[in-house]
Amino acid sequence: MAHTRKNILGSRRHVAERFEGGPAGDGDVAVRVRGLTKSYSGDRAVAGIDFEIRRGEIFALLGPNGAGKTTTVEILEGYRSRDGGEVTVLGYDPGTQRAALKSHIGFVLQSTGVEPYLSVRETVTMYADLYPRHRPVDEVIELVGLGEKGNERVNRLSGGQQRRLDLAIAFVGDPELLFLDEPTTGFDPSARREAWEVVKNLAALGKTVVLTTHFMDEAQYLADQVVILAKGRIVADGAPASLGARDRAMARVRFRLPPGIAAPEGLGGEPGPDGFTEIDVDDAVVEVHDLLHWAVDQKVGLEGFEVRRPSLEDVYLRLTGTTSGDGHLSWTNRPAGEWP
Ligand SMILES: Nc1ncnc2c1ncn2[C@@H]1O[C@H](COP(=O)(O)OP(=O)(O)OP(=O)(O)O)[C@@H](O)[C@H]1O
Repeated sequence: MAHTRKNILGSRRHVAERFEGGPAGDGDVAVRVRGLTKSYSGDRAVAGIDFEIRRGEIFALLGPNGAGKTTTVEILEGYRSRDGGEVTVLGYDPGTQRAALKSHIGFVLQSTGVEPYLSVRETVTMYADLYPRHRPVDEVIELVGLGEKGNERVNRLSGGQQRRLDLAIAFVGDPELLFLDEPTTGFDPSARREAWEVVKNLAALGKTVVLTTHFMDEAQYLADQVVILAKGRIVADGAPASLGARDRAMARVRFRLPPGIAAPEGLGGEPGPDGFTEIDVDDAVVEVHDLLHWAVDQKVGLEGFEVRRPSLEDVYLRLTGTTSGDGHLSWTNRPAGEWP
């Protein structure tokens, strides 16, 4: 992104727009995008994308740096103009009806006006008072997991707690739709888990959540729908469990035999340099049964034995043509459902 607002939950200027009355009608659909395009100085950042987000859904937008996520989200928020296509958010066109839309959405932007010497409760109350109707302050503080910190001064909160306060501020006006940009970047593992529960709590209240993230486990855990963007185009759209047809991919069986022991005939697959044998199988139940039967029969150990299908990360790396953290080239250009 992130020319304007990197890591909004980690940032310190909050915008929680007023929520007055029910949202405008567009049936069950919270966000509808058709043929959206946006260029900067002639370079296509978003090259004609279509997707829908249902009300009450947690939607995750994934993609490598420069894929067009921020551009897309800021068009939805009404902060950037689009070149072409149709966009409705809660029934409004963010390009022309931003003032009406903003009373229904919540998000957090860079650099806040939060006063460091106020307590958590005072801060949330201050923002709540901006709204004619708002959620009860203590309920919101509890919802974001700061129930024990109501009287704590903001400058005494940890980074993770401050981000939860950001979320409380964005949420106290009771928006229908929340935009969360990389909500757990910089969190330690337990703070991430806690933040995920907060997001789940919001969704349980029927709120629509639009999330951008670089973490596959986050998308896997939270999202009902994932869209993967690469170079301004959608390369996958669906539930995390079935994205890129990974639920229908061949299973990969992996194990290492003791030195000098050869795999049973007909199993296929040679051990790699690390001694592990990897075999892709259509019918994992039958193949694994045969292998285990042989191993037990022959009293042969299968070190590190595992059976797995492509993870969301495997699919992501394949579809975006990016490399994994160790610099290993992913299985680019291979058909969906197939291992590298
Ligand atoms: N204001 C701008 N002016 C010029 N080019 C821009 C502007 N904003 C984005 N771009 C370009 O548009 C493309 C998409 O950028 P965008 O910020 O939408 O990607 P992103 O997916 O959010 O990336 P990241 O994961 O790094 O935040 C990039 O090539 C970027 O350099």
